[in-house]
Amino acid sequence: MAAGIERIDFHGLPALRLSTAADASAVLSLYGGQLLSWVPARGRERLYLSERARFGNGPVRGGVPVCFPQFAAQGTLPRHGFARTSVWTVAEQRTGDDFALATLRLADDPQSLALWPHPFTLELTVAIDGGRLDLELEVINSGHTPFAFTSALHTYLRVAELEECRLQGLHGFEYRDALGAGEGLRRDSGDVLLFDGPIDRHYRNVERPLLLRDDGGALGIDAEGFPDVVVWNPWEDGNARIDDMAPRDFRRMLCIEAAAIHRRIALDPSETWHGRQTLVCL
Ligand SMILES: O=P(O)(O)OC[C@H]1O[C@@H](O)[C@H](O)[C@@H](O)[C@@H]1O
Repeated sequence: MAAGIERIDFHGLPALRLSTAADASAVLSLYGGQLLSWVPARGRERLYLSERARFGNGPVRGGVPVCFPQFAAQGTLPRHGFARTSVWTVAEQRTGDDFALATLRLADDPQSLALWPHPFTLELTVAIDGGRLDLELEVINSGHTPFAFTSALHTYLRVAELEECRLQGLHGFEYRDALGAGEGLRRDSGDVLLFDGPIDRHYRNVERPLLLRDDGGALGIDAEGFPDVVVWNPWEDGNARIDDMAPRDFRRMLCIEAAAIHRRIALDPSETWHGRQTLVCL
């Protein structure tokens, strides 16, 4: 099969389907600039997408939402910012013998300026290549005054069974427990992170890569530019409060997010920032 990129309709959303000669594929929605599916060559679906997701009516539950210019409720903007509910445009698409790549773009408009008074350009580049996925976010300050932002690639990984998952690589790093009371920092002391209850940890200054093992094999998770890692799973009670997730779906998903949140990124006029997350099937 030849590599290709085609425009498709995905649950009513305009999207690009990327495919490579080796049969890796991905679906990238223009709504939210959100990757909604990634199937590596000879592999299975690696991203969780809720069967109860709402498409085009608020945030889409699953895939890789882009959080910008605000992470979660760390400010006065809508939760996780407005990029995940904005319509992006296609800036570039390219294929080669063994890869497919697409770049989506989002720029300020009257609605964004009403919420956040800063001209900006965002570019999200998604590239697939055999067993590898690269996501790169570029932020450009296209205005005349400085601005600062927080951001994350809020990656929802699909896992076979959450309690079989083992996450390595966070040992010794400090984190804020977003479920705990108070603002104190804790330090991860386990060799591996296991999942047997709700978790919402914001790790700081993590040197990667991380390694996630579950029944279905191992996934290497690397990043550049994003200093932080968010690990989130709502567990049973949290899941029950999320109306766009089926009741036991918390067992099928784990968010491991490349993030820049513990300190805001400041950009002067014309300055550019890049952050990248790479997933590799091992
Ligand atoms: O439901 P939302 O707005 O998509 O957020 C999902 C989760 O996103 C995570 O990044 C946060 O750490 C969690 O606290 C939050 O619940």
